[in-house]
Amino acid sequence: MPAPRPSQSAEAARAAAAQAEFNEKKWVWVPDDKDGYLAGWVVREEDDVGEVVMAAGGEIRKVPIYALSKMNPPKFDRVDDIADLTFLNEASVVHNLRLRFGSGAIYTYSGLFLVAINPYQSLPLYSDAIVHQYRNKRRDENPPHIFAVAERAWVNMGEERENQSILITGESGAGKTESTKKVIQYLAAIATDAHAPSLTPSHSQSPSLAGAGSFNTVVPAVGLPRSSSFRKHTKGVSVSQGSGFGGLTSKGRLGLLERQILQANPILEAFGNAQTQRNNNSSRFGKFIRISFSPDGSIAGANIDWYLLEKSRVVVRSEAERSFHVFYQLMEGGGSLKETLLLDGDVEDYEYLNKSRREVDGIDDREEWNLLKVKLFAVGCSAVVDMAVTECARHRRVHFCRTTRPLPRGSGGSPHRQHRDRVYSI
Ligand SMILES: Nc1ncnc2c1ncn2[C@@H]1O[C@H](COP(=O)(O)OP(=O)(O)OP(=O)(O)O)[C@@H](O)[C@H]1O
Repeated sequence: MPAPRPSQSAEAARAAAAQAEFNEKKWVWVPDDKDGYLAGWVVREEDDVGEVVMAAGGEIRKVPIYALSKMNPPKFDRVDDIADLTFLNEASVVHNLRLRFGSGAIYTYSGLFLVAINPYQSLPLYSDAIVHQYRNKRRDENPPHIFAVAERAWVNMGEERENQSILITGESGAGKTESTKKVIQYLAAIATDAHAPSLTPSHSQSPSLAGAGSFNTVVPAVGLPRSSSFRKHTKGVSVSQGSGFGGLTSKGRLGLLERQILQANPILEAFGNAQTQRNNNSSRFGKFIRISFSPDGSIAGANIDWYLLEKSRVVVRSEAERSFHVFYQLMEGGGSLKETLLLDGDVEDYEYLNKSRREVDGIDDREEWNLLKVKLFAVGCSAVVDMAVTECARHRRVHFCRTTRPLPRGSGGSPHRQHRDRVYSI
């Protein structure tokens, strides 16, 4: 066995010293109004009250024993999976998440779940290279990441022959929309890569096809060993959450359908998102996205359903918030469409808009309007964009499919399946 490098031995010595110091005392987490939990060690216990020396400053506090949480040894610091902690209590979980976040690790596993902490800044975690890093890898071969979750769904789809679902949940502003975008980004990237020989999963067993999600995404079975049943049926992965897609890492390789899926989100966001006190781009509706994959691994189609749109926002909301983005975008950049819709003046002239915040930091409504029109072109509203905008506002579904021939009426399936002509009703 090779001798350890100096840095390795220094690290080992530091770990040993930390462990020795830890062993000398009875370490606990003490609840603190300002910092959540603070480290300390118990020097005396009497009548269910512990006397604790605070590690920072040496102050002595008397705390009920039930309020103290056992601390994990330092070797558990920054552990990838919270479930590995010896003492699984709230204080230890928060400590671990805090340590990891401080070193740039926003993702942490908790058993089968992935915890994501919103960094509120752009981090270099979603490039093509990172997609590649997670492709065909087991969960334990890489640091925790949303891509690993998407990869797992893809692999399960193949191995279990079942549709897969990814549920993304959290309070407003937690990052659900962004996480959803990352899942779509990953699935779109590996789906379009599906024809590449390198995509054959190194760890697949006897696959089949799968897909599914609550943000429903149907994933293809490409590159996976297939059973006959797999060849016959398209399955998928779905993801459920509350919103959007972002840019793709490898736009140049994406097919039309993949791009349409990614570009649908800004459209939905224009009509269903608004600025709130917690989030400048808050999704005011839930979304169920289903992506279907063909046996060759390409995306066969996608379907987005929305639900629970906060319609009341149109007429009433806090004065510190706005109505849906599209109203402000239309008033800023609508041009001739405003005349068509018999609108004139600006936000100030409309009762439903002037009792709200007008502008949002970082959002240029005119520019967003122009982008919205581009996106509408991209998803196929190509004839008369302005009319399409009006149309989009009237309907409630987005449906894309690669098939260009409409299905015969009465051929079964939902009404949406009878309109498989590359578009969308939004
Ligand atoms: N992974 C991330 N990297 C960088 N910034 C992020 C990330 N996740 C979230 N953010 C930032 O936080 C903001 C709010 O996130 P997001 O809109 O995804 O929250 P949400 O949970 O969907 O909120 P709501 O329920 O109100 O729609 C984003 O606009 C973005 O600026």
